[in-house]
Amino acid sequence: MPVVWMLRRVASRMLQRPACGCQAPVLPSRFLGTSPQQIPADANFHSTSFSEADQPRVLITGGLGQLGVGLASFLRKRFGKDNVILSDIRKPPEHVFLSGPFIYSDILDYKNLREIVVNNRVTWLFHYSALLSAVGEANVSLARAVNITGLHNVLDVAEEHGLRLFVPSTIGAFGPTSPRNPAPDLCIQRPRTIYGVSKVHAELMGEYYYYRYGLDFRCLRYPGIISADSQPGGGTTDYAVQIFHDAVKNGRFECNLKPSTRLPMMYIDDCLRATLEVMEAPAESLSMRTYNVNAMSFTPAELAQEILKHVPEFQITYNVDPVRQAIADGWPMNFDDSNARKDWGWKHDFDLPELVTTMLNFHGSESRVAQAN
Ligand SMILES: NC(=O)C1=CN([C@@H]2O[C@H](COP(=O)(O)OP(=O)(O)OC[C@H]3O[C@@H](n4cnc5c(N)ncnc54)[C@H](O)[C@@H]3O)[C@@H](O)[C@H]2O)C=CC1
Ligand SMILES: CC(=O)[C@H](N)C(=O)O
Repeated sequence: MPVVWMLRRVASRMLQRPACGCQAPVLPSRFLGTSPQQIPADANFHSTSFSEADQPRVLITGGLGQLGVGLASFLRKRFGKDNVILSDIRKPPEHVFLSGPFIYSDILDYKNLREIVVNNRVTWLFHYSALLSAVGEANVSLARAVNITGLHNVLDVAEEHGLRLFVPSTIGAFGPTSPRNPAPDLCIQRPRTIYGVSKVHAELMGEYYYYRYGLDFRCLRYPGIISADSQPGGGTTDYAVQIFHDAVKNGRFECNLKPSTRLPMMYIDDCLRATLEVMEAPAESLSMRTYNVNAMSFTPAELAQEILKHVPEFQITYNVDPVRQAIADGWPMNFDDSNARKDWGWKHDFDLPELVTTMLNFHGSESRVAQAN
């Protein structure tokens, strides 16, 4: 263990805990953060109405990707605009910059991360920075740094400052030797992408910090997420987002996966709601710290069939990308999320028909606006 790292931890523990071994002073929870030891056993965040001062102070890392901007806007409705800080290493577009607090944060820079957490009195951290499956295979060393070293920084900051930490995992954390139809929460996980390996590592490290240090780590394994107003960042499930843009714009789409490739998927509204629900769930309702969540499961051919019901001239062709196809062939076809449904009441709203109607409506109205201008 590097000496500097050990000294940092010892110093931080001395600052946080009384040296005499006596009981920690009782302070309001906003001064203490919200780690499990500090939350009363009967705390119920569903029924709690927060006063302005007691709202969580939220930081989102990697917030300018497909999911982060939507998450910020969703959380700001719940906790107030100024209580949710979006961060990334990229420059935000103007509408994002003007919509609420934005800050530069490189998760590979531990000191920068700690400074942000301290200066902004952050209590909840949503760690979204990552390189996804396809871009990860194209740049393994960067994916290893961002997805593994970056995660270590986030875990340490979260533990040292008593944060509640959400880290998303993925269907990509499973591999060809996992049960694939459906994949349960607990089974063999031998992924063959750097993305998958780093996400299994994140699940295990987060759970280790939970058991070892009491870190309030919460993790959902997302399926492929489909969003209308944000672009995917280089994954294997990206086709299921792009198909809607192309169907409305050109009436045709070239798919990079085979027509029969079945994968679990979810509309972004369900994904963001699941994320907030698991973060607000009372600790005692969580029998695990890493849950599968699912909504639907379909193939490119089935998705095209559903789009055809609305866009009769739509045509799909196939030009298979061997890298993405090999990845998809090792991922679950379906996801067993019965534990999430049982423990904290997870229930999705969007199935395939609602997804297609919503996505086409969004893109249809966008293109009508563009034509009118
Ligand atoms: N979009 C999806 O379908 C799914 C996403 N997830 C997970 O959800 C999270 C968010 O996903 P997306 O928004 O789709 O990812 P994305 O690839 O669209 O965005 C990731 C963001 O991380 C940022 N980033 C890269 N290096 C960084 C660094 N050193 N410091 C700070 N930020 C850095 C990038 O600039 C980018 O904005 C990821 O952890 C991903 O693994 C999991 C399953 C499905
Ligand atoms: C399912 C994911 O994690 C992501 N969308 C990807 O395809 O890499």
